[in-house]
Order: sequence, then structure tokens, then C-alpha cells
Amino acid sequence: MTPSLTDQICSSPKAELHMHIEGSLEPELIFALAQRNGVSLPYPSVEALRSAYAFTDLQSFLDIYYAGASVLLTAQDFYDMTMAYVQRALADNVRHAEIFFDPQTHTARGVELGVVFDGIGRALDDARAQHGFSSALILCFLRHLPEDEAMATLEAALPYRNRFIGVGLDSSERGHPPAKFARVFARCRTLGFRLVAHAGEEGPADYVRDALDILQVERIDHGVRAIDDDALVARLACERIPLTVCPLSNQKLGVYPDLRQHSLKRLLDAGVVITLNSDDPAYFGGYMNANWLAACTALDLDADDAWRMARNSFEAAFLPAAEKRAFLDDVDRHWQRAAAALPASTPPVA
Ligand code: HPA
Ligand SMILES: [Zn+2]
Repeated sequence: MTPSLTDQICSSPKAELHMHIEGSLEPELIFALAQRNGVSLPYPSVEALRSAYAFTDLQSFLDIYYAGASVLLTAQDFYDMTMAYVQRALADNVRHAEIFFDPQTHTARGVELGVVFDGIGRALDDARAQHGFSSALILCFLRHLPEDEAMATLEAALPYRNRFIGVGLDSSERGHPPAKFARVFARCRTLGFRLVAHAGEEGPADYVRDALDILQVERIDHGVRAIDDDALVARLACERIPLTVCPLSNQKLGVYPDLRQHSLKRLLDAGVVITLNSDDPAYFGGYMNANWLAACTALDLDADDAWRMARNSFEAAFLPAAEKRAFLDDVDRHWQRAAAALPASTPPVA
């Protein structure tokens, strides 16, 4: 990739639609919060913790990710974590983020839901007021736990319903199919929440189809295993169902150990609305621009691919139409200027 394309990618406006706020907790902040809260960690130093980030699969990551989140106790902790993410996102020209959080990870430790909403919510309010950073929250249910617990979490979160726009489904995918959460997603649908779910990360293409048909989600998180099913790929493209793809996550968790083999280029070429995201940036070695550059370099993507994926990120966002239009205009202006500077670029078909 040329240095100028790298610059254009880094400076492009973009939306991030798949980022777990607990996955933005850097080892330095984990240690600082542990000290502030008198929590003891099973690692002697920041370096020792970071060197434990050698994952073999999703579960080996989740075990460390949940341990890291154990230092979050007060609203100020959630505020500090969220503000740290916002600063990194701003540096990568992320203009809008739809941020996942895992309430059950915190309520199980005795942290009240109000503390979680207060800390994250106040940080996002301040980010909007101080930096014009646009954002929304998506509450994720942990799929390794029973559906009844997801339902109880939903009911407990309803007093804060103006704080989140939608619900998602994360944690261990294998053995926990979408159908397990049919009732709670049906209830969320009647309540008017936006719906997403992780599917087809480690689980099969069938889980992507079930997330669409049974849970009736509007976006699929990861979804990269859809590539195993031609009819499903055609459906995703035809129905314009976005996939929130996370390249460095897929590499670090062994979904695609070699990014050159990643399915996202084939999916993009098949007309699927592919977006690029960081998933758990503190654990997988990079925030948005690192993910964009890793994918574009490994797969030899060009300016038209990048332009398309930047448009996709706002097209797939749960934004009001006027705001979406304004962001898309910013993206087009950016890449039209880039096209004048870069060789042989043609605008993508909107
Ligand atoms: O990539 C992921 N997959 C499933 N659950 C998660 N929780 C945080 N990140 C992930
Ligand atoms: Zn994820």
C-alpha cells in the first residue's frame, strides 16, 4: 500500500460499530484502577499481564477479558475507561461509535447497573459536548449464561432505557446458538430496541442465518463464517445486512491466523456491506486505524474498497437519516479529494 493511501485511510471519517468498552481497558489502566480500588490482580506487573495476551481461541481471550474487567467498581472507573477509548477513537478519525457493554459482567460482581450506566453515559455525554463525538450504547447479553438471566438483565436495565439504543449477544459462541435467546430478543423487538448479535465468528454460517431468522437482528457482528454458504452470502448482499468485521480480533483468536486468508475481501466483492472495527482494541493490538491498515495491507485493498467501507460504516449505523447523510457527505468529500491525489480511483456505487 502506498504511503498516500495509508494517510487517506487514517484521515478518513469512519464509524465504529463493534467495540466492547471493557475490551478497551489497557493494562496500564487495569493496574491503575486495581490500585485505586484495592483489587489484587493475579499478575505482578503491566508487562506480565500484557504477556498473558497470547490467545488460542475465543474462550482463552474471554477468560482474561473478564478478569481484566474485575477492577471496574465505581462510576468514575467506567468514566475513565470510556474517556480513554474516546480519545483513541478521535485520534483515528472515528466520528461515531456504537459501543457494546456487558452489564452481567459487572452485576455478577455486585456492581449496580446504575453505576455502569452513569459512568459510561456521563463520559459519552462529555465526549459529545467537548469533542462533538457521536455515540450510542448497545447492551450485550452474555450467551454462556441462561436466557432467564438475560431477561432479568433487560428488565433491570429498562429504567435506563434512554441510555441505550439496542441489544446484542456476545461471549462464548460455540454451543450457545441464537435460538437460546429467542424470547428475550422478541421482547426487545416489541420494546423498540435495535437488534444485533455476534454470529459466525467461531460458530457456523447457520448461526448467522438463525440470528437473522430467529432473532431478527439488523446487523451481524463478525459473520465472517458466512463465506462457507454461498446462498447466505447472496442473501446478506441482497438484503444489505451489514457485517461488523474485526480483522485483528480474527487474527489474534485464530479465526484467520493469516490475514491474507480473511474472507472480508471476498464478501466485499460479493456485495456484502462490510464494515471494519476493533472489537477489543486493548487486547488485540490495535484501535480502528490499525485494523483498517492491517486488513487493507494484507488483502491488498485499494482506495475504492476503503471508500466503500467508510461509507458502509455510516450506512450500517443506527443514526437518524439526516445525521447519516451528513456523515456520508463527509466521507464522499474526503475520498473525492483523495481520488484526485491517488492514481486510478473511481467512486464506488452508492
Ligand atoms: O469477539 C468477541 N466475541 C464474543 N464475545 C466477545 N466479548 C468481547 N469480545 C467478543
Ligand atoms: Zn465482539
